[in-house]
Amino acid sequence: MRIAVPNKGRLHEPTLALLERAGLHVEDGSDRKLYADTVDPDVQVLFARAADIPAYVADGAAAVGVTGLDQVREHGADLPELLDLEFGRCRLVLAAPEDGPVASTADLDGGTVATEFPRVTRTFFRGTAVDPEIVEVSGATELTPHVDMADAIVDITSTGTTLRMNRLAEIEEVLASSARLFADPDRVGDGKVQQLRTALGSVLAAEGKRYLMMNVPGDRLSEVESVIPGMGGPTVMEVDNGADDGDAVAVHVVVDEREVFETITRLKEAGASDILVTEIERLVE
Ligand SMILES: Nc1ncnc2c1ncn2[C@@H]1O[C@H](COP(=O)(O)OP(=O)(O)OP(=O)(O)O)[C@@H](O)[C@H]1O
Ligand SMILES: O=P(O)(O)OC[C@H]1O[C@H](OP(=O)(O)OP(=O)(O)O)[C@H](O)[C@@H]1O
Ligand SMILES: [Mg+2]
Repeated sequence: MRIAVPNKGRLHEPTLALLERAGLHVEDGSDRKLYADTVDPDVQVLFARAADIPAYVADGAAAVGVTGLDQVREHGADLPELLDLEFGRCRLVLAAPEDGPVASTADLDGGTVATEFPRVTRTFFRGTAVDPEIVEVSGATELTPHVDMADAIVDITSTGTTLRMNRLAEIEEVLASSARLFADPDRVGDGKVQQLRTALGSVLAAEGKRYLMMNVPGDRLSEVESVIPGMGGPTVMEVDNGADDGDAVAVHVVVDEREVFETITRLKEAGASDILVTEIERLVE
């Protein structure tokens, strides 16, 4: 099975890091290589431009691919989405010069919009009452309104810094995007594809979770259980603690990292001791 992975840019490193954490180490994923093996002899990685990955997957050159939703929408293929990988979060927005005449989509009647995303932009305007001319550019889109090439742009923003630096103001959101795992429709049911989805999903599920382990005197167990916010019930195990408190138990539980601080205080009050907090590498649900 081949996985298409962005060869550079914003999505390259996070994708390799995710594969690594999922146990699918990529052998020498150096920038210049177009192709790499992984620790799994049945899985190879194909490095391609983020914008080209939908085509690789749609054409069957790769069974699955990681790229932004924006790129898949722009390509136009209806590729099944297996996972939202949650990195590469950004928005395609319609923006125009801050103090210029364009303050809403209505102001673009008979106007011009420059973008690297003509298909997404056309689809957006089909849902409005206006039909501006779309000019396709391949970069530096933010410059075009200042050199009379366009009245507005549709471009990627995340922190908003680039728009501000170019004195552009957002008018409307066109698409919210993030990196996704997409599949070739004909390969979606393959065992290997599903195995990859489970592996990557388990890394995402473990993110933001902590594993808590503690000792609890048997007679305080219900008190401790009542303050645990964990997913599912806790795991309770007998422990051999010597003769004097033979009814002590070990309690293990997965909690949301945001709840750890508060939970530890409450666990101690409820009688828990020797509380260990650890990260979780993967969580297969
Ligand atoms: N500022 C950003 N914040 C978060 N995600 C982003 C941002 N900019 C782009 N992305 C996401 O990363 C994808 C690839 O963009 P990136 O800028 O990394 O590639 P690129 O350098 O433009 O690619 P190429 O030069 O090969 O065309 C985008 O389609 C989008 O999904
Ligand atoms: O809202 P911001 O945080 O400023 O991010 C938005 C910018 O990020 C992307 O460019 P990138 O930095 O990837 O450079 P590129 O144009 O070389 O792709 C995008 O094309 C915007 O220009
Ligand atoms: Mg870019």
